[in-house]
Amino acid sequence: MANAYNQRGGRVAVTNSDEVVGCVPLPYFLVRTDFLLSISLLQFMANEGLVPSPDETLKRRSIVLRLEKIVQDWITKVAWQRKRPENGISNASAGVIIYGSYGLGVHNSESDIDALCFGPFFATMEEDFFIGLHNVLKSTSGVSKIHCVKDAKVPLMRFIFEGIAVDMPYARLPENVDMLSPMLPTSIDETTLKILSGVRVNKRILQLVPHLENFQSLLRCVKFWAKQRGVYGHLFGFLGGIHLAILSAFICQTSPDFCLSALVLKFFNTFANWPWPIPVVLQGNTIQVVRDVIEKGWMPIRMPCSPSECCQSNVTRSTFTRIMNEFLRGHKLTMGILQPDFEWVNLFEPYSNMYRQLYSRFLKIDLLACAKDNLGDWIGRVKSRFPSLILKLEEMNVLCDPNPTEYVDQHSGNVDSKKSVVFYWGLGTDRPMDINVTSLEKDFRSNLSSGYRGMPGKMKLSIVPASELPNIVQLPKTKRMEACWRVPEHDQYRMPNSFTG
Ligand SMILES: Nc1ncnc2c1ncn2[C@@H]1O[C@H](COP(=O)(O)OP(=O)(O)OP(=O)(O)O)[C@@H](O)[C@H]1O
Ligand SMILES: [Mg+2]
Ligand SMILES: [Mg+2]
Repeated sequence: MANAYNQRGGRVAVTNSDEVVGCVPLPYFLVRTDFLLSISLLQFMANEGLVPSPDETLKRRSIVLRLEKIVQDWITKVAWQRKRPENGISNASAGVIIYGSYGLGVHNSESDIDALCFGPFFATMEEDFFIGLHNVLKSTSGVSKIHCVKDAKVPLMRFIFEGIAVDMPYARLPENVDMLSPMLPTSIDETTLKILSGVRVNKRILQLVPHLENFQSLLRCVKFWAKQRGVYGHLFGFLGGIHLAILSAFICQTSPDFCLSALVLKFFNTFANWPWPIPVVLQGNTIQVVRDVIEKGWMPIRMPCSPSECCQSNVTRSTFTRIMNEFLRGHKLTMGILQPDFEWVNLFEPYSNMYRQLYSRFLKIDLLACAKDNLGDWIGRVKSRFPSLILKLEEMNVLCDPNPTEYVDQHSGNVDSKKSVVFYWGLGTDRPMDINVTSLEKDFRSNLSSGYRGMPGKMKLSIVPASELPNIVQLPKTKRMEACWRVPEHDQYRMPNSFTG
């Protein structure tokens, strides 16, 4: 039984390595766990506020309808400005396609809306989208904090619309294009293909999963688990929504007749025993699994459409170890699913409850934005470079636990979380005092400033004992966000999309 991962990211004890890829067969009595357990899990998720209310659903729909109208009006104006022939103006069409967690139907009230804007070739990204549409949105009532993220793999506009964060990339498309076609890569350029990849992956996942509702419930459940256990967040080297979506789809495909509780059990069983770095590939993918293919990266997860690349990943030795130990914990707990004392709440116990007891020393990352940086660009910038800080520590032979929890130092008098944020990362080393923090900080600082055009703020690194960690206040369910602490994935606006950052 594989039951632990050591600090080097290697398995301590492994058997079952010759089993079918990624799965130890479940004992028969566990294959179809109780239907009632599935109901109690659904109830638990509803109680946690993971399922959006009808009002929230209506609000999102109305935002999308408003966006549709805005981009349609915009493209008509662009066609006119570009002196298109008269019928070209009336026929000019643009629209939005929803993808990401909202497109998969697994969002909650804290999720952003990922909305691809598509338009004809004559509407350019640089001028018409980033200037023209930007100005339109800026003057739209309900839209605030709009900014352009141009230098990303998927360039986009990011804004708040009626209180909900929106990520909007733009793609210029030929007319009547079939976005799912395997031939698409031959008919459009590479950048557009990257921009379309989110939409294509979502659509393919929805086609491939045998039972949509089970898939959605499983994904909601594992996203919540990953957030609670501190292993959600691509920028921190952990798993993002897309990774968990493909892992969940894989489980649903391999066990099409399982009920929800059995799927959860299978999820942990499978990925706690997965022979990484063999990639996880959905059945029906354009490229079939080749067992011996060793992909680059610690935890490769292949996207289910052509070109069949792996999802971009920041998983490192440190975070691989953390994720694997969480898979193993989940596996151990869910194996007891039929025990009378089994309770779902234990699976989701917040990791932050015991974080300070796990390490003797922490890397403290103090961030302070300058007064004029109202959009929180500086803090977003630093977070987008966290993967390089984790790697730098690893080069120094230090494994770390990059806890995504953000602390706002209430004693500093600055409780504006856009201006001042502190992170504490557990350090897995016996000799934390040997870490050369000055050189670490210098290297990280030069990484931060290279190519940054925004207003730089302050960044300070130090090593502190556990006693310096602020007390975490566990908030009541109805009031999750408060100035004293929070988990940044919920603050979608400020965090540059991991994929785009
Ligand atoms: N690392 C990545 N590799 C490939 N595609 C990615 C990656 N990160 C994001 N994307 C694409 O962008 C989409 C939106 O990403 P986003 O960060 O909003 O996460 P999400 O899955 O919507 O979850 P959340 O509910 O946290 O917003 C994803 O569904 C995916 O298609
Ligand atoms: Mg999203
Ligand atoms: Mg997003």
